Amino acid sequence: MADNPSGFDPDRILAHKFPETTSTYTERDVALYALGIGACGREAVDADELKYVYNENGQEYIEVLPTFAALFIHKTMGTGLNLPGLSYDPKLLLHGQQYIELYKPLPSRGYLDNKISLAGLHDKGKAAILEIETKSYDKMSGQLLCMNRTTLFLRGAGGFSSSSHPYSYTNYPKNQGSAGKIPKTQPFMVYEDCTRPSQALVYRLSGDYNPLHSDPIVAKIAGFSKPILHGLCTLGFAVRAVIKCVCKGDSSKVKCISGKFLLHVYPGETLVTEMWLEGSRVLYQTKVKERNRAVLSGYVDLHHVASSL
Ligand SMILES: CCCCCCC[C@@H](O)CC(=O)SCCNC(=O)CCNC(=O)[C@H](O)C(C)(C)COP(=O)(O)OP(=O)(O)OC[C@H]1O[C@@H](n2cnc3c(N)ncnc32)[C@H](O)[C@@H]1OP(=O)(O)O
Repeated sequence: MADNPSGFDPDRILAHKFPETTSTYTERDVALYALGIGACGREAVDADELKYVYNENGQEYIEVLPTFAALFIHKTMGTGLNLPGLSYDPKLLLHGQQYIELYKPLPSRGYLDNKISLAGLHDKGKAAILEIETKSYDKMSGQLLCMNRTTLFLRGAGGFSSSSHPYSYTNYPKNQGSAGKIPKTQPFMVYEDCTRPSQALVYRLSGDYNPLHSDPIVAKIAGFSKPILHGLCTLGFAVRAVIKCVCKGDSSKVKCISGKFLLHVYPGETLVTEMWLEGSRVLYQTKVKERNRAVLSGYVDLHHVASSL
């Protein structure tokens, strides 16, 4: 491998200790997030989804979508990565994968302690892959609520290995979060949903202000014809489809979520999520209808599956 002239130093990156952080959210954040991922987008009073934005007894009783947990990294790190030894162009960063484990239903308002660590670092030649793990605890009870692993694909930042063997570090079980193979059989369920042209502009208000999703010039520099949708917004649409079709609207059934972003989505495109049931695991694949391209695939593990399915 070539010497790394960019100053990218994997040892310094791995040695970095992230400070513990606290973060808060309110019912307003929960409702805004739900709208940002298209809840009630088809029908304002959708019986399965109105509960994420409204409760007749007061906002404190609204429910929290499980993918809301993926936002906690923004509450603690913003949208930038400022690690000693890490050199990359933020305009070329893409969200590669997301893995979420949920241990308790999330309350409608939260005061959290977050412990952040580096879970992986890989040299893919044309890109570096960084995996960041966030464990979020309820500040009052000390209970662990959820764990997130955010995989970032840093285009142009690879080639930092000092030996001929590409650098690869992982500190979690290999099969955890790896995308399952999508079956060749007909899907068990299919759900179609339209994103709005303004989807990313609404979604960003949940904390990811990366200009890739709002600024046409930044999007062009990043290689796209116009601003693209946040990966976590697409994931939110997909998991909402699983909750609606397989969980019959009961989001508390969701235990674990894994998603790999295969291709960008433009706001305004139609998302078609196909689902296959394998025991208590739902394998899914989301396609953009207008381009007939798969943009996301992964799985959702459920606590149990309704016997009527
Ligand atoms: C703290 C701050 C937190 C902030 C986080 C928030 C950031 C957000 O604002 C940013 C976003 O939401 S970006 C939008 C969502 N993401 C996307 O649209 C990316 C879609 N995916 C792609 O374009 C390509 O898969 C692409 C480009 C990712 C890869 O495609 P290729 O370049 O063609 O790569 P390929 O040749 O197929 O593979 C090279 C090696 O990389 C691995 N890989 C591929 N796709 C990956 C992915 N999505 N995630 C992780 N790893 C991936 C491959 O396995 C391959 O490795 P190997 O050679 O070892 O098999």
